[in-house]
Amino acid sequence: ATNPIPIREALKLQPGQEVKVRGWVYRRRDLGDKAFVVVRDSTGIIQSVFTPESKSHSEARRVTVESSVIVSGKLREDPRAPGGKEIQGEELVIVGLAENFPIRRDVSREFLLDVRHLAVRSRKMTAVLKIRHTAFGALHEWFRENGYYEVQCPMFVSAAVEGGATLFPVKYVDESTVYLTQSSQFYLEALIYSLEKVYTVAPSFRAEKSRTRRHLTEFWHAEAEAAWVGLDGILRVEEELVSHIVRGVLERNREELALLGRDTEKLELVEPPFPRISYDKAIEILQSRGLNISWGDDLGADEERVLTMEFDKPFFLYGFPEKVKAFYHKNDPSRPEVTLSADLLAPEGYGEIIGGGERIERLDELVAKIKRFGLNPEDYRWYLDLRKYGTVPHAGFGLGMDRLVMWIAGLEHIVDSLPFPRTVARTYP
Ligand SMILES: NC(=O)C[C@H]([NH3+])C(=O)NS(=O)(=O)OC[C@H]1O[C@@H](n2cnc3c(N)ncnc32)[C@H](O)[C@@H]1O
Ligand SMILES: [Mg+2]
Repeated sequence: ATNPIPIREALKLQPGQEVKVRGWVYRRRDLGDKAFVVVRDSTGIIQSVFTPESKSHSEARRVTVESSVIVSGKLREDPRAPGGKEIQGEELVIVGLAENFPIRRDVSREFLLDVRHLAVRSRKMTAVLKIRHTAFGALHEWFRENGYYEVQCPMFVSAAVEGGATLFPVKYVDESTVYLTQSSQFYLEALIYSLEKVYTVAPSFRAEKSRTRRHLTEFWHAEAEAAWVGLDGILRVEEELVSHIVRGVLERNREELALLGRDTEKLELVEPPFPRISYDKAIEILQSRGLNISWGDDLGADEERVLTMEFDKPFFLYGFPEKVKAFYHKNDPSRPEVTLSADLLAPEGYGEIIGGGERIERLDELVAKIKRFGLNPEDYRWYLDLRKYGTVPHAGFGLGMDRLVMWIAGLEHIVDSLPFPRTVARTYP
C-alpha cells in the first residue's frame, strides 16, 4: 500500500489486503511480546498488532499515546478488534513522538476544560464537532434554498439590543467606549430594505453573571430577519429550519449520535408544525404543577424545564408580557399588555433555543416604547431612521447554535457543544 487512506475506508477493505493509515496513537499496550497500537484519525480507530517478526516491533513498543504515526501492514479479521478488523503491523513510522499525554481517564471536568486544546482530540468531542458541522451546514443550506441572503454585521456596536446588563464594554482605538454585539438584529432590520430576507451566523457576546448549563459569554448566534412577514410567518420559518437541521444530523451523524449514547427517538419526532402555546397557558400549566409563579413573571430554566416535559417535540411559547421582553417587540394591537413575541423551547428539559417575533414598525410607537422603557431615543437614532423611510411589517429571530447542538447531541452542558467555550469563569485556552 503506497498512500495512506482514512481508517473508515481501511476497515471496508477485504482481509489480506495491504493497507496504510496515518494518525495518532489512541491506545497502546503490550501483551507478551506483542505490541498492540490503536491508531486514531478523523474518521475512526483501527488496531494494529506488531510481533517480534514485524519490521517496526521496537518502534511499536516505544511509541507513546498521541504520537503521530504512519502504520502499514496486512488487514485481517479479528472480532475482538474495534471494527472487527486489525492490521497485522509491518511498518510503524513515528512522525512526532508525543510527550507524556496529560489526559487520563480519571481527570476532572475542570482539568479537561483547562486542557481543552488537547481534549478536543477525544472521540466524544470529535463526534460533537461533526454534529456541529452538520448543523451549521444545514442551516446555511435551508436559508439559501429559501431565498435568504447571508450578510455580515459589525461586532463593535454602540447600543444594547437585549438590555444593558449584559453588555461587554470595549475601549475603542479613539479611547471611546463601544460594546461587543449582543445580537445582529438591528443591522438585519436595516438590511431587509435591500435584500428583504437576510440571515447571519456570528458570535454574540453577553456578560452573563450567572453560571448555568446553558449560558456562554460568547455564543454562536444564527439570526434572520424578513420584510413583509408577521409572527405566524416567522414561526413557520423557524420550525422548517430547525426540522431541516435535525433531519440533516439524523441522516449524516448516526454514528456520532450513537457514540454519544444519544437516544434519537425524540429527534425523530421533530417535524413541522410545532405546538404553539401562549404565555397565559404556560402560566396556567406551571401553576397547576405547583410552581409559585404569577402572570407577568419571566420564565427561567426551571419553569422552562417543567414546560418541556409537557411536549415530546420543540414548541413555541408566544405572547409574552411587554415587561419581560426587550423594547423592540411589537405589542399585540388586540391586547397591548402582551407582545407578538415567541420563544422556541427544545424538549427533554433543554428549553429556550430561539427568541424572536414581530418588530414595531411604526416610528411613533417605537419612540413611545423606548421612552416607556426608560431608554434614550438618542441611543437608537439610526434604528429609528429605519421607520422613517418606507417602514414595513417585519419579523425575525435568533437561534443559539450552541444550545441547538447541546440539545441535538443530548449534552449535559453547553460548554461541551463547541471547541473553546467562553463562560463567566473561563477565557482560557
Ligand atoms: N435576531 C433576534 O431576534 C435575536 C434577539 N435580538 C435576541 O438576541 N434574542 S435572545 O436574547 O433571546 O437570544 C436569542 C437566542 O440566543 C441564545 N442565547 C442568548 N443568550 C445566550 C447565552 N448567554 N449563551 C448561549 N446562548 C444564548 C438563545 O438560544 C436565545 O434563544
Ligand atoms: Mg431569549
